[in-house]
Amino acid sequence: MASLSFLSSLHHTPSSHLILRNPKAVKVRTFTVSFSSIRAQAVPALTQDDLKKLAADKAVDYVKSGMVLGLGTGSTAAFVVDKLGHLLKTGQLKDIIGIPTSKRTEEQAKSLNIPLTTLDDHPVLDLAIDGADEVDPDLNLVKGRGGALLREKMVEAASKSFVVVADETKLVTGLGGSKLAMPVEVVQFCWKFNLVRLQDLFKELGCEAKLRVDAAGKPYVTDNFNYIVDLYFETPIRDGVSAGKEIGKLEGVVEHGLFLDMATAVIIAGKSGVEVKTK
Ligand SMILES: O=C[C@H](O)[C@H](O)[C@H](O)COP(=O)(O)O
Repeated sequence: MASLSFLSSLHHTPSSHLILRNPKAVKVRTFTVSFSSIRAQAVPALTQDDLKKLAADKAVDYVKSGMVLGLGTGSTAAFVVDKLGHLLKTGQLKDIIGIPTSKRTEEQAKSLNIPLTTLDDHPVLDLAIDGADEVDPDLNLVKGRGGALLREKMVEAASKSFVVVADETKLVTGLGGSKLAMPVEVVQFCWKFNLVRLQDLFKELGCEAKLRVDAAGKPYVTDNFNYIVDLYFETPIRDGVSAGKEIGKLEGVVEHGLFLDMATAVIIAGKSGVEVKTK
């Protein structure tokens, strides 16, 4: 059983930093066995927000001065952005420039004086840090319950490393296994047509498709002026790659919330500690 400080020192070795930046290196280095399976000391009586913050704090260890950073969206990613703002303000980090994955995150980053840029100006990022709605044993994800999936996928796919921060409630044995939404962003035009097609696509998994609505019962509109169809599965998705391909073939579908083979590392905070999972 390793202590949090030991875990922290591991992350700060040059080799572990290298590994994080190069997923292929993770597979060839035996040292990652212990890196990925270390559990920290027990942390009693923590709330879910405490756990999210623990994961966020650990993820920020990977940020170095001068990086171009993807700034995620959601309650867990918000803790990361807060911490970055603090580290910049206190001079512990310098010359960071962020690419926000939503208007919400953009506002938060601006309020913390985090310098921002765009994918147009910085098409390659050093590191993106974001939350997730589901994490499977192979570090595949469901994302987008906060509606930011399109920008998140664009930013995170353009990043050399993608670190996910989550509490242990996000762990599933198969994607869709939480029985909560797997979001699909669709154009507004004839959204029902695509809702029916999406539901039909996963008929065998007992899929129910619903248009996402806001608190007033009106269709939820994304930052990109699209709608979201949420898919609810009775049975988890067996083959995420095929599912993603089939969804992607539907005209009028803009993006889906399956983030497959994208995460470099997943930091999971649970009641028994913080765990860093790498492939
Ligand atoms: O669209 C939202 C994002 O994908 C979030 O990262 C995801 O929903 C997780 O959010 P939270 O950290 O609030 O659970």
